[in-house]
Amino acid sequence: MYNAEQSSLSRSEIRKNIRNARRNLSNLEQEQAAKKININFFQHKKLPNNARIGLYLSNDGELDTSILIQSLNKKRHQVFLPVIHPFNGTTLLFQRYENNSPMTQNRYAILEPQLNCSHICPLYELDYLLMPLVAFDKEGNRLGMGGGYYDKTLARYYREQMKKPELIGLAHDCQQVEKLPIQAWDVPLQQIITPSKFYQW
Ligand SMILES: Nc1nc2c(c(=O)[nH]1)N(C=O)[C@@H](CNc1ccc(C(=O)N[C@@H](CCC(=O)O)C(=O)O)cc1)CN2
Ligand SMILES: Nc1ncnc2c1ncn2[C@@H]1O[C@H](COP(=O)(O)OP(=O)(O)OP(=O)(O)O)[C@@H](O)[C@H]1O
Repeated sequence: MYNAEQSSLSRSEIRKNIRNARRNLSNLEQEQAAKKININFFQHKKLPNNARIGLYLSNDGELDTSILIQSLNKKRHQVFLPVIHPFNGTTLLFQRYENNSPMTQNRYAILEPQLNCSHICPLYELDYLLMPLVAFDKEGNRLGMGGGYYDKTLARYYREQMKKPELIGLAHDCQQVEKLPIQAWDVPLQQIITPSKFYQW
């Protein structure tokens, strides 16, 4: 766990430190983490047939989701990836992703499916949303990349206490901190899966 005096660090300092830590993981560590998260996920989550799962394509040292995505596809579940909303530019849409989906780079050079409205799934029709994060704490609070995309996308979900999707964070173990300084709009996670642990609140 990150050791410095977390409570005295600002959100942006924590973001910088943990982004560095995860970028410094070796290729081998990333590969092993990707395999372990795949095993850990199916050990703890019993999915209904043809489940709909929001995921992400890894960037900036994030936990590599490629093996998990392949497994989900093989098991005939449906994977959806975030697309930055073309009009408001501040929230995310979730679009179906298959092996042959046409992709394009978003403004952060992260690959996302080329917008096709007929392949978009409304948030509340996803069964699970597996979210990227920069840091998480012992209470399930999440710190992201700082764009506020997930928080804004989930604001209504949180306000109206929707039952779906289940919010699950994916992270390396080194992304855990003691306590995050939280903001009013932060949507806490219900579960976090790391290569070695399963947390639930
Ligand atoms: N893999 C992945 N996809 C995702 C997210 C994510 O966290 N991870 N997002 C989660 O929200 C959204 C994109 N959010 C992002 C926000 C900031 C930066 C980023 O790299 N910022 C740079 C400065 C970029 C610039 O302005 O040119 C930086 O802080 O260094 C990247 C993605 C949607 N897709
Ligand atoms: N529900 C919301 N309504 C309005 N503004 C919001 C909301 N959620 C977040 N924001 C704005 O987004 C900005 C970034 O928020 P924050 O630092 O919490 O992002 P993050 O959780 O790290 O990023 P992300 O969710 O993209 O991974 C904040 O400055 C805040 O003003």
